[in-house]
Amino acid sequence: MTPRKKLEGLVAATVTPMTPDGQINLSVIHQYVDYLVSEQNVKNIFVNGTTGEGLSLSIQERKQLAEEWMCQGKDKLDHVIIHVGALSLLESQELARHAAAIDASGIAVIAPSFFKPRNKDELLGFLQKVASEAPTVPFYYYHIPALTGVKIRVEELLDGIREQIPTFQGVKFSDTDLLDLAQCINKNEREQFVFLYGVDEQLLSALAIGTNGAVGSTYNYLGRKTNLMLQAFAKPDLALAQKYQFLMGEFLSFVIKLGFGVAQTKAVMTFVSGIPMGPPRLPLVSASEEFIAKAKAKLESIVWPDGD
Ligand SMILES: CC(=O)N[C@@H]([C@@H](O)[C@H](O)[C@H](O)CO)[C@@H](O)CC(=O)C(=O)O
Repeated sequence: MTPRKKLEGLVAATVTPMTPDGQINLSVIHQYVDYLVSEQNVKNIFVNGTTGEGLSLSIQERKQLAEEWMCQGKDKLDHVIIHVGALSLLESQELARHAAAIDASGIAVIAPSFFKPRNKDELLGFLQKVASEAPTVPFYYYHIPALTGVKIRVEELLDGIREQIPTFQGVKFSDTDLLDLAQCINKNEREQFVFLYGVDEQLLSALAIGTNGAVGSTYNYLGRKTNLMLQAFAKPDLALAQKYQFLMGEFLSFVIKLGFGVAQTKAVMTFVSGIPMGPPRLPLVSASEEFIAKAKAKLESIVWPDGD
């Protein structure tokens, strides 16, 4: 995947396709890549993260998925970021070495969330031990405090981080604390780091603060629309950008009220793309037929500014 251009724009947090009996389904990844590129205009992916149920997969499955995405994405995708975080440092290191061996364009690590780091130094200690196993691969910290319970501010973490992690490249910032994000971007004067926002329904606010792009689940099926929002923002046509954000928000607030998570994302992606994404893995359970019918009707009822 070399040479590497700077990561910016949209990154789809991929779901992990599964067969009806719950095995990973590598056979549809080829189709999935083509769909993202040609139908959604999205050429960056984030594999084995939250949406990909990374922490519910075995190490072997995570390696197989990473390999398949790399193989099918060759010459089609710009960036394949592999999430290698795990509760066990040794497993995380093993995944980091594997990602390096298959030439992934980046690795990301979530904070361990059973025994949690209590402060910046403990978190950095863990991240450093993983990053150093892949010494030529750009490293991203994956900040998602609502799921990990690790609330160490990113602004604090960034201080001197390159001295400990020379490959540190940026943050996947999946939090609503825009003050923390703003302080990070304000400190990033030389623009050596990238900040990718991860709360899709608030992306426009993060763009105004100066984020470089976004990683999220909705870019699997609303990537084309969100790209139009990014273009409107860059133009600048704020009214048009707001229109896109409001419409995405209308869909998301509707499904969030029904109960929305990874299982529902898999269902939405299945009916929008036509690619069978299969069920989630326990403890997640499949979206109900009622959810699917309502979500589909809602999405179809939205009239987008581009006339779709
Ligand atoms: C908690 C969660 O799943 N957040 C999603 C969002 O894309 C989220 O689905 C979206 O904003 C809708 O709420 C991403 O931040 C997760 C993500 O990028 C990942 O799968 O690693």
